[in-house]
Amino acid sequence: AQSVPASQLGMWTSFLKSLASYNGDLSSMTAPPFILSSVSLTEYSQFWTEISDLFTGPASEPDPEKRMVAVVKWFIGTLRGQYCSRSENLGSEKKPLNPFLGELFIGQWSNESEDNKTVLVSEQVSHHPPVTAYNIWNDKHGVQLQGFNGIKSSISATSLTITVKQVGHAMLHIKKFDEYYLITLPALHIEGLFGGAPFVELEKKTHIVSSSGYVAELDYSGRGYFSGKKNSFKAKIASLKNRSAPLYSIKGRWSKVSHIKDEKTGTEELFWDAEKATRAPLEVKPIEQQLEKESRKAWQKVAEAVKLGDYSLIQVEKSKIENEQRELRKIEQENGITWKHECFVENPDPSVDPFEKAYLKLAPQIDHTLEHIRFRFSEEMYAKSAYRP
Ligand SMILES: CCC(=O)OC[C@H](C)CC[C@H]1O[C@H]2C[C@H]3[C@@H]4CC=C5C[C@@H](O)CC[C@]5(C)[C@H]4CC[C@]3(C)[C@H]2[C@@H]1C
Repeated sequence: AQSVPASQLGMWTSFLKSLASYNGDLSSMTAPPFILSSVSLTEYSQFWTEISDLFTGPASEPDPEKRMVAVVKWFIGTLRGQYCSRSENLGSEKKPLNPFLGELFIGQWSNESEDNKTVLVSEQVSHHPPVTAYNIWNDKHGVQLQGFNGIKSSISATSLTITVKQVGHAMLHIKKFDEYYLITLPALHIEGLFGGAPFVELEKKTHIVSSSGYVAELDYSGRGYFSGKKNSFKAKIASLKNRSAPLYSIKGRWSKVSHIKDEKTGTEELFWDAEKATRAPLEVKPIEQQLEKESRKAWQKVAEAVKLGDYSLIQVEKSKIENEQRELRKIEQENGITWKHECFVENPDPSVDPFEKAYLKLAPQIDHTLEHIRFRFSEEMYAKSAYRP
């Protein structure tokens, strides 16, 4: 569907031409206003836990095998929000604001009760290359998800498709069972650029491996693959002791309906219906109560300009932030000041950090090449910081 506003058609075609001489850094490309989002990439961490019941549910499942199935369901349940919400709500995928170093995004889901809140802290821990770290926890159910992600992207000028490899991983901890789950991130490509209505399709494989001895392999495909429908996937859940004999197989579409088959009994039933799920909106403080490094406060003027579609105002307000940031980096460099993160430790010590220790044990089980730079959330740093939901 041609969704390029007539007034910006010239900008879109010259933008598409610029893709041919692409330098590998999506964030550095100037795209026409209609494709810009007023939302910073730090906000995308919220897509992991918008469906609270799925996120906290596994903690109430006493059987480890069923708990693994519940964790796989939670993960599948995150995908529609992660990868389709802009297309569904705004008509196409959009280009998010590129967070500055140290940008923070804080929010919570109160889940309609005082003692059952889920808190989210997201920090841009690197600007070159862009890396967002996040920690999302619910004390009542004793579940904590932390991770970090960046992207490596390339463009095939012939098919005008942007291919994105995600760097980083997520780690889920279920306190009651002292169980850890390592979750790797899907590769994706952006289709539909030519028609001005780009959308995300997932590809290749990801894994979830648990310290309780189970592994899930998820295989994504889009149109023209095994099912020919968009957002298709297949998954197998097995015990690490016998990976060639899956306990469960799941297949369908992660943005719609999928079914699970119990390989022991042969029974098949509905696994997840993504369109029936309600994704709760994150509660974020009003901008006047936010600190200056919080995303919506920092980007307020740019976000307003994006909503106006006023290209020159967007550039003016954006370059104010970018110049200020360049100035800060220069001063730090001249004074030999190393950047201090607010809530995350870079390259944590596995002998003191349980998430890092669990990661090093789990990664080899799924041939996950260890990222050379890793970030972990620090309770002490958060306790000392001024940032609260
Ligand atoms: C600069 C090129 C340009 O503007 O092209 C316009 C198109 C919108 C394509 C480029 C942008 O597409 C966006 C999609 C973004 C990903 C969406 C979801 C996630 C999951 C989340 O958990 C982590 C971040 C991630 C991977 C987003 C990363 C940034 C992406 C690829 C945006 C592209 C700049």
